[in-house]
Amino acid sequence: MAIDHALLVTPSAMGRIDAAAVASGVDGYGLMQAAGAHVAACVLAHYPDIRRAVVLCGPGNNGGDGHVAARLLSQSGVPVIRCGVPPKKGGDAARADAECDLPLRALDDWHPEAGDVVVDALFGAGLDRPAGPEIAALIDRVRNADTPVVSVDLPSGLSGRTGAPTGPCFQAAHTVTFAALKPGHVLMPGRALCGEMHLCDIGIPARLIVSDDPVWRNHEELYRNQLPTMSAQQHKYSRGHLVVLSGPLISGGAARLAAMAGLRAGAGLVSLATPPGAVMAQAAHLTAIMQRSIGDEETLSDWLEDDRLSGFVLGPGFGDLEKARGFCGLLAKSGRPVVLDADGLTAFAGRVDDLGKLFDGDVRLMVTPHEGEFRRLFPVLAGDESLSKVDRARAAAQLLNAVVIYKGPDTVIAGPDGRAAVNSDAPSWLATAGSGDVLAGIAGGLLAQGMPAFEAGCASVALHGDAGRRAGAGMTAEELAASVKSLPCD
Ligand SMILES: NC(=O)C1=CN([C@@H]2O[C@H](COP(=O)(O)OP(=O)(O)OC[C@H]3O[C@@H](n4cnc5c(N)ncnc54)[C@H](O)[C@@H]3O)[C@@H](O)[C@H]2O)[C@H](O)CC1
Ligand SMILES: [K+]
Repeated sequence: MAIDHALLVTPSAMGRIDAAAVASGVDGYGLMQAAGAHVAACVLAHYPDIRRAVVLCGPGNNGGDGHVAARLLSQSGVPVIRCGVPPKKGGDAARADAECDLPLRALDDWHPEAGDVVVDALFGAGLDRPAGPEIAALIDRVRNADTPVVSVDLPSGLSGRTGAPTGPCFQAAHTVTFAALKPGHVLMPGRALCGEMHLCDIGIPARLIVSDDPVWRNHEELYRNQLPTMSAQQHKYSRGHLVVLSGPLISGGAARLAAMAGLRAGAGLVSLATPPGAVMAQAAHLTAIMQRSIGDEETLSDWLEDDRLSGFVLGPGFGDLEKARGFCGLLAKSGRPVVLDADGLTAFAGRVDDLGKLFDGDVRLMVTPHEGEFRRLFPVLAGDESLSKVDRARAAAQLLNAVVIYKGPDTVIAGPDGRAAVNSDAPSWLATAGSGDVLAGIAGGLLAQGMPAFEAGCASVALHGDAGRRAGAGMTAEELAASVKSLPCD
C-alpha cells in the first residue's frame, strides 16, 4: 500500500480510521504487532551498539505497541527492561503485555546506564492532559542522562493535533508513527520534538486512510495543475501585469525585491507604483521592471482604469499606514487579486473587520503575516491556546475571505473554504530580512497570471523554499529574489 506522505490526519480521525480498519475485518492486534515491530526495527537500525532497551509503557494502546516492541527486541537478543503501568484489562494492550514475559517494573525503577535507549510508549494519540509529576520526573531523568529516545507514534506529552506540548514532553531522536502523519508531526515545536520521523505501513488499507478534515503537507500535487505555464504563442501581456506599490525613498528596496520575484515567477510585465519623490532613486535600480509615478489615490484610481493590470502587492516597505488603507480600498474595488504584506497588514491592526469587508465574493485577497503580524491582526485567535496554527490560519481566512499564508518554519496556507496545507521543508536561512518581500512578490506574480488564490499560496511558498535552497545558506534577499525559478514551460 502506498502510504500518502502528504496527508495529515488528526489523532481523533486516526482513531476512527483504526476502528474502521478493525470493523472491516483487519485484526486490531495485528496492527499493534506491526506497530511494535516497526518500533523494534527502528531501534535496531539506528542503535546497533545498544546495550539495553528501556521500554516505558503507558496504560493504553501506545503502551501496547511498547509491550510488542519489548518482546521483539528481547527475542532479537537485546537486553530489555519494561517500566510502566499495567494496561487496561481485556484489550489488545493487555494481550501484548501478557505475551511479553519480561517483568513490568515501576516507572521510577530505571537507573540510567551507558548504552541505554529509551522506547517511549507512554502516551500517543490518547494524550488528553498534561503529564503528571511522575512522568515529568521521568522525562527529566531521561533528558539529564542524555539517553536517546525513540517515541512510539508521538513523543509523550506532545499533542498530535496542535504540535504543542501539553506540559512536560520527551525530546525524541526518532518518532515512529503509523498509517498517516498527524499535524503535530509537522507543526512546530512538535516537528522538532519528534526528531527523525518514520511513517510506517501497519496494514491499514489505503482506502480507509481518509479524513473528513484533510490538511496536507504542502506538495506539488496541490497546485501543479493550476501553475501558469509559458508557451510559445504567449506574449508578455498574456502573462499578466503585476504592480508592486513602492514605499518612499528610504524603503524602496523592499518593493524592488517583490517586483523582481514577481517577474521571475513568470509575470509578463511588472511595474512599481512609486511616490513621485522616489521615482528617480528607483529608476537608478530598475531595468526590466517599469515604473509609474503614483502619489495619491487619484493617480492610482486613474491607473486602475487600465484592466491589463492584473495583480497587486501592497505593503513591502510601504510606510504610510493611512495611505496603505486608502490604496487597499481602491485595489479591493478594482476586483483584482491583491497580496497584502508587511505595512499593508500593520495598517489594519485593530481594524481587521474593516479589511474583512473589502474583499467579498471571489477569493482574491492573499495576506502573508509572520507570527508578530498575525498576533497584531488576530489577537484573540493568537491567544487561544486550544487552537493549532492550522485552526488559526483557517479562522483568519474565513474572517477575511482570503488565502492566509501564516509564515514560519511551519508555514500554513489556508483558504476560506477550509483547505489547508503545512509547509514543512523550507530552509531555515529563509528567515532573513527581505525574504518576506520575495514571497509576497512570488505570490503576486502567480496571482497576476490568473492562478487561483489557494493554489497560488501553496505554490508561492514552495517556489520560495526552492529559491532559498538554490541561493544557499548565508544568502541575501537579493540573491533569493534572483534565485526564484521561472515556472515550468509547456
Ligand atoms: N492505527 C493506528 O494509529 C494505531 C495506533 N495504535 C497505538 O494506539 C495509540 C492510541 O492508543 P490509546 O489507548 O487511544 O491512547 P494512548 O495509549 O495514547 O493513551 C492511553 C490513555 O492514557 C490516558 N492519558 C492520556 N493522557 C494522559 C496523561 N497526561 N497522564 C496520564 N494518563 C493519560 C488516557 O486515558 C488514554 O486513553 C496510538 O498512539 C498508537 O501508538 C495501535 O497500537 C496500532 C494502530
Ligand atoms: K509515545
